[in-house]
Amino acid sequence: MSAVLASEAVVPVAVPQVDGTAIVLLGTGVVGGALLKLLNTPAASALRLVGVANSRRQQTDPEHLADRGLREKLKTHGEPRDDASLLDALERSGASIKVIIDATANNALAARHAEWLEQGYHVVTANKALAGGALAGWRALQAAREKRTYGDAATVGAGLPVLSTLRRLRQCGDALLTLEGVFSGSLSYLFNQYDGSQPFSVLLAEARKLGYTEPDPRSDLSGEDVARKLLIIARNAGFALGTDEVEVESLVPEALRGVDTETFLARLEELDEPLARRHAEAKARGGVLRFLARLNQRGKARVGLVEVPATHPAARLYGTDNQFALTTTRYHSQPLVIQGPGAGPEVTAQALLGDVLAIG
Ligand SMILES: NC(=O)C1=CN([C@@H]2O[C@H](COP(=O)(O)OP(=O)(O)OC[C@H]3O[C@@H](n4cnc5c(N)ncnc54)[C@H](O)[C@@H]3O)[C@@H](O)[C@H]2O)C=CC1
Ligand SMILES: N[C@@H](CC=O)C(=O)O
Repeated sequence: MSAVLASEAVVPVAVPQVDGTAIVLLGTGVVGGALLKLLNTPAASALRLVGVANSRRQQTDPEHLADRGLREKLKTHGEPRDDASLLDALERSGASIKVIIDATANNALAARHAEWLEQGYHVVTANKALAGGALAGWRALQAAREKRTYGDAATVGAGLPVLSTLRRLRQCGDALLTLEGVFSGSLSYLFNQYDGSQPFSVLLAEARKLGYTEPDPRSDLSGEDVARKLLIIARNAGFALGTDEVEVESLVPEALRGVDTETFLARLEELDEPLARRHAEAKARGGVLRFLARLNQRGKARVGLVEVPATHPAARLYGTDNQFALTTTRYHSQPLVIQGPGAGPEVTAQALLGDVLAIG
């Protein structure tokens, strides 16, 4: 069973309140590890890290965990994962601003975001499972975020200014009409490079090593991660879409859908033949393959692999570039386009740090 924060176990303690920000970090993987590095830079000098956890261990210190080797140390040392003591460390810090940072892909933790906001904690997240999950969870989140800040920049475009732009447009009375683009950094990296000269599975292993994919790359290849981002954007734009309202094309062969992650990673070559065939067919017609997300004016949403001409804007992306083309009532004849790297440890960690620093 995965460890989660059990709020009911927190005993209020009388601690003198001090101005400042205390944080706990959940997840010390690709993104959490990069954030730990950023926390040791001058930009984060005002923040006090009072708790850090991976799925199995944690360390707490209500004063400040200043150790630089925390990520490595947690692999072998630390208290067993005890939910209550992380929140307790935040309470005992006495800080006026208390922030929980979720750098995991854990569904049970995401399910707690609304509850933490209700309890007075700010939440900053790279984890998309709540905002991009079931509509009921999204609605609970909207009610709770009136109480405290929900920093979600990292959930879309790895921190590209998509959600902030959308909110600003809405504040001005503008409305999203349609949305189109490439919302996955890993799939962008894969299809920008894939020319049939080396197997798709080799590129996928590379993307995973570089920290672009989800912990289980099937979350990317299945379209699930892209669908979540589409839902997050659409919902933030006022389209109350349910998960079942997005048509999703999966690139994961049927035989690899039910196996465990380790088995999937050992059988990556099974992806190669179907994608080589689709690539060759597209090439013969002068097109290229891109994994696109689309939302039309009637609220119809689809994510999947599309053959586009070489002149299409999505055909001219590089590296992990994401591209978000927003057509709104005021950006009507030409869409507002936001483009840039959409995955990777440093940019994502920076998005988390930026959201924390913006609180207050
Ligand atoms: N890698 C990227 O470029 C981006 C990732 N994200 C999101 O960031 C999140 C993390 O991704 P990665 O760092 O790549 O994954 P990862 O697999 O490298 O790290 C996940 C971490 O979460 C920890 N964890 C799992 N369950 C936990 C629990 N119950 N309590 C505490 N820790 C727990 C794991 O031990 C691990 O340290 C995901 O939600 C992903 O969608 C968002 C934008 C970009
Ligand atoms: N795996 C994701 C990482 C960012 O959310 C992607 O490839 O875009």
